[in-house]
Amino acid sequence: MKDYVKVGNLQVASVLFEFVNMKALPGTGLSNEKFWQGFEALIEELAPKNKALINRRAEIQTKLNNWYKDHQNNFDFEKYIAFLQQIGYLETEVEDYEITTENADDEIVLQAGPQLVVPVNNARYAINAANARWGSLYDALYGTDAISDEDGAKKEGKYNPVRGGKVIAFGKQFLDEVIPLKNTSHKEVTQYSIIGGKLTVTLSNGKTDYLLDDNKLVGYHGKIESPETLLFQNNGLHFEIKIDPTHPIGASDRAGVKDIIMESALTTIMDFEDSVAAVDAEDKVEVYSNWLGLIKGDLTASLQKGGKTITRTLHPDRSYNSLSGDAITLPGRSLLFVRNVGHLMTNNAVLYQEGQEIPEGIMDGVITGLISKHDLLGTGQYKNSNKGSVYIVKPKMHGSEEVAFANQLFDRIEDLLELKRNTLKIGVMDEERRTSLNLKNCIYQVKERLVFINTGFLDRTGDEMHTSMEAGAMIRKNDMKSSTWLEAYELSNVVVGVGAGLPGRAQIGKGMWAMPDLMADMLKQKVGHLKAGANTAWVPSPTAATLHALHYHQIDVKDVQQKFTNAREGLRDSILTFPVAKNPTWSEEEIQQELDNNAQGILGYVVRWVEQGVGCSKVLDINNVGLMEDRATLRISSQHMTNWLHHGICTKEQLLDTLKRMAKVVDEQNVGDSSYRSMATDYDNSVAFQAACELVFEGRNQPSGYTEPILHRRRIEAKAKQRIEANK
Ligand SMILES: CC(=O)SCCNC(=O)CCNC(=O)[C@H](O)C(C)(C)COP(=O)(O)OP(=O)(O)OC[C@H]1O[C@@H](n2cnc3c(N)ncnc32)[C@H](O)[C@@H]1OP(=O)(O)O
Ligand SMILES: O=CC(=O)O
Ligand SMILES: [Mg+2]
Repeated sequence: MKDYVKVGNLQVASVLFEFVNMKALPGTGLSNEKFWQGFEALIEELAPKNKALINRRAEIQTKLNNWYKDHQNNFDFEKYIAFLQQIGYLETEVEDYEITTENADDEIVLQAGPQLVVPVNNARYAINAANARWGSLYDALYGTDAISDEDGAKKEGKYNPVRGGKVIAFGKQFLDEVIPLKNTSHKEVTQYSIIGGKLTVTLSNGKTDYLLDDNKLVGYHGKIESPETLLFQNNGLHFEIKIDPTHPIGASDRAGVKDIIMESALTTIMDFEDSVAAVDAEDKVEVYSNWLGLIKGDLTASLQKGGKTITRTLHPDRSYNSLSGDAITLPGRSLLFVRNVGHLMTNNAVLYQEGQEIPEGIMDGVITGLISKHDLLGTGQYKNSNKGSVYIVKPKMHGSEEVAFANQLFDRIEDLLELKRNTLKIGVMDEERRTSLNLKNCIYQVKERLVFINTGFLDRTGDEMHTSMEAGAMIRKNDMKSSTWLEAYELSNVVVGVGAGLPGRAQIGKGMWAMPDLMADMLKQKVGHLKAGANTAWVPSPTAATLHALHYHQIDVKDVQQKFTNAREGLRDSILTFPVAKNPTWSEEEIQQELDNNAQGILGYVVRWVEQGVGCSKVLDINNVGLMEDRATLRISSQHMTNWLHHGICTKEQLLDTLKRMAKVVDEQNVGDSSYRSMATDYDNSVAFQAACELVFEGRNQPSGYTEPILHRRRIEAKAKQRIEANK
């Protein structure tokens, strides 16, 4: 039983009550009494509306299920459209308009670059992410498969000079592409100097050369004739050449270059949602505390590096001299967003009206907003927003009525926290089918506070499967990536975003690179996001941010976005083309492969979520590729298995056998983890194994196919079980 404090008609878990009163509220100018009274009024007004929206989702899904069942043998696309319009799934579109968001930071409105996402509960990673505004290109190349192992270039020993040579050659090639010299290559440079306000390079043949575009050099650090740092800007993104002939790498370079430091994660999303396992008041306080520490600038993490304990802290801003001798300061940290949870879940951290749990999304909005007020008042060590805005990403909204609700919630939070209207900015995840189809209406509802739309294609794929569960057996998971609906959805998102005036006011973002170790592939493929009109795209790690930043130097997204017209011909119908396999001819082997892969991913992720509270993991697929797994990828895998079972592609026994067999594989993969709890030793009593089974066998009954209801319940169960065991 939780320890609660009665505050008005609310019951607030003591741990949260104390955190809010002692840590979050002091310094915000708000009294405890007024805050809790206002919070209660907000809950009384909005919780019932929230509930009604969730009920509406269920009603719509039931109607869809019935329609698909009734039209198995006489499907007619025109009738399908008419039906979707009649049930309000397809909305009547608003007239053309443009968003009017004001006071968004430069990272959003002027610059284009990578967006990093990080589970906020992991302080070590979260601080690292905030600091990932700048990253070493040489480290990112040396440490990943972006540089191949061929020709003696393996990562061997302390430093392999052959590999190092390849890294340096890559770096020089980058310089030749983005800051070319007039007559020669950066490979020929023996010294960089600034003479008469211009970069002047000395070459190996003793001659001098200059930049083709002198304006790309914007600052330096150190002596002007032999700078330690040269600061450049290209397509609005910065990078530094670091020069130090006494450094082991600098010594091996004729110009003494020891590194190229890239401006990398312009923005970072501190995630409270799909990469986090926060199921009760204690967990919620942990995530809120980290957000407070990030906003106040005092979050630290101790870690072991090279046999030493180090304390990780937030980086300060960076200073340079401009070419005219003035001081220049650039941000040392990423501009931080928070991703709140969506409208679905409730949490027992606060109870209202006879012990009902309050909607977790409302709680997140109020408390992350409250904490962010410290940034607006400047009570912390650093500033996050220079424009006085707070950035909240809202996931998993279905259609414009839910976006309108988020807008109303933000209005109420602003009133409660005494913030100017539209201080709270919103990032809308375009990751549910009803939102993709009605995106123009969705954006309209938040047109004064919108700072991004982003194609969360992972959740979107899960929603695609669940929505059309009754329509038939889904195509294989990997084939989804090139399916008609997905390509149309990605294109439509950009076209609608450009049409609604986002360029210059808000980001048009694309989804996560979910293969954190495949950086060579990312370098080849993720440039496609820019070519498709996105001015930001998600990366899973700081290293990926540094490498993805290269793409924004290759392509100026502003030019790409200008080429988009408002033509949406055929896109709606393509989005509505559900990915059902017509007359599938999969062999038994292919079916089993698909099941094995999904089962391994589900189990590998769920076991750490449920037993250890780890919300995001790198889990091997059956080809031994480490994949980023979170609740959205779990939604896909579990819904896929559910769908194949429902349509008789496999049997229940086969699924259970598969899950049991793959549990052994996952157990084996985790032998090195002393806190790991095996599943295969006792399937019936493994909470994780049972959770995985439930996700698959009860998948059709899960709201929108979401995994959070089962994960939360099972995590609470596992925690209780572990407490009992610990007390024995
Ligand atoms: C569909 C969606 O919603 S996507 C959004 C949700 N997903 C995410 O947020 C993914 C975030 N990424 C991660 O959590 C991690 O990168 C994982 C779980 C995928 C892989 O983690 P690991 O297996 O620990 O990665 P790996 O061992 O390769 O790297 C660890 C190092 O990279 C750093 N790192 C890895 N990911 C991140 C990150 N997202 N932010 C900051 N640092 C990170 C760690 O701090 C660590 O460095 P350190 O030792 O100096 O502290
Ligand atoms: O949140 C991101 C997604 O792809 O889902
Ligand atoms: Mg998502």
